[in-house]
Amino acid sequence: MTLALGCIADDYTGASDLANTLTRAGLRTVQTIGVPADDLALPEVDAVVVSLKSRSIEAGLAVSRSRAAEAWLRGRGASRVLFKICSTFDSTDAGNIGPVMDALRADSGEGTVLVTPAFPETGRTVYQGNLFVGAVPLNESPLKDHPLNPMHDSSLVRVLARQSKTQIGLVDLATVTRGADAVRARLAELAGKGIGAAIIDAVFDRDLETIGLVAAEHRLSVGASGIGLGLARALVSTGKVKSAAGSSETGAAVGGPAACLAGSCSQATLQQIASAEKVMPVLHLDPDRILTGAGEAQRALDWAKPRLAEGPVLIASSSTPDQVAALQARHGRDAAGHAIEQAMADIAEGLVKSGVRRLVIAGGETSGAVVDRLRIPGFLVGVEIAAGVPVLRAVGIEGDMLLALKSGNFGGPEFFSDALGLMR
Ligand SMILES: Nc1ncnc2c1ncn2[C@@H]1O[C@H](COP(=O)(O)OP(=O)(O)O)[C@@H](O)[C@H]1O
Ligand SMILES: O=C(O)[C@@H](O)C(=O)COP(=O)(O)O
Repeated sequence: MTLALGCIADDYTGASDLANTLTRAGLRTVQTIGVPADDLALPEVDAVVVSLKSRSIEAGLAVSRSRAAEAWLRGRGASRVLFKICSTFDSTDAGNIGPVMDALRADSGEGTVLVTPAFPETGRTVYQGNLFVGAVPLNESPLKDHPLNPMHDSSLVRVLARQSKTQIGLVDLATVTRGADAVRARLAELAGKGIGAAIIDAVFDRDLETIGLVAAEHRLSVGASGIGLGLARALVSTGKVKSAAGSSETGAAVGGPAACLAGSCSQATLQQIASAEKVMPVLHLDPDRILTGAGEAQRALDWAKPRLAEGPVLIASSSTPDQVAALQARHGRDAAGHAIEQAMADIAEGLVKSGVRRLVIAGGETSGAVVDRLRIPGFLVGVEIAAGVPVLRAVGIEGDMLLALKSGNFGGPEFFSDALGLMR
């Protein structure tokens, strides 16, 4: 297998978002959980997305795990590697985007790395280096209240400069609009000044197509699904990959009980939970009981099991920003996040033991904890439920299982029933 594109994603929902984008753009794509074991049978593909849970861990660890993934991908012939980050640039001043980018840049000998989280389909655009989420700058968006990495600065040039050892430049929209040669010339200018990375503006998919043509000539790029779209379209339009559009996975129905778990506290997920209350039983976990070890996961399983035969259920830890802040003040941010993720993993494990084979999970870190606990080594990409969220079919486990890993911010108000409707 010679990969046309190797991808390293810093969380599992982000990886499925990217795998979805690449698949829809015509690349045969598989998502793996971590660096695949030698005995994992992978289909013949154009792209592999290695999913890491490295967004919120200590920077040194994120670097070493990303480098291991890069080495595996390069070993499978990937001359181009995309480091997939969140379209809302989720990170802290300590990392992990900058440190990982710096390390991969050193490994790949890249001059100036192209960086853009733009993903216009989901309302993420970048102008003059500032990230907009819908109509508002990042720092005014709901991301200002993220439980793990609240975002308070919309200038990505500044944000990345605080994380990286290299200087950060800008390729502005006017340059992108002039076409690929203008971008190449600007990058050469920045490289001449020793600037190691540049935020690139993009507002429309056509901007990402221009960026993709240039990125396809580079060994390393950093960004969200939008740059993945640009890269995939460039690989197809330049004949480096023969388009396999429309060939996403369409396996047999799985059936049986279905369940949803929500650990995201995003506004979108809170709204989706409220909508789900109208169509399925919903259990709101008590986060304090999780933190004090009061058997909350077992209580949730006792609640869910007798209901599964009747139809899907939803179990949520999600709270409003005020409640999240209060819980974190009592227990600490990382301790709260970790304990709730592990409780979600306990619940998922119990549900699967009770026969659940269709599982919808809201939240990136939450999905990471659950998928790790279920020991799923990889996924094939199925139909799209909402922008950035496909149905996934697990590979490398006994029996069939369908999952949807939803980024907290993605999906419409009826996401949970939309997903279950497509996960037969
Ligand atoms: N009620 C709560 N209070 C505090 N933190 C919570 C609560 N519920 C979930 N969390 C934590 O918030 C984080 C949400 O992150 P994540 O699952 O990645 O969602 P998103 O996709 O919205 O970023 C996780 O660490 C989760 O355990
Ligand atoms: O790029 C994106 O926005 C998503 O693919 C993503 O990374 C999601 O992260 P979470 O919101 O933490 O699930």
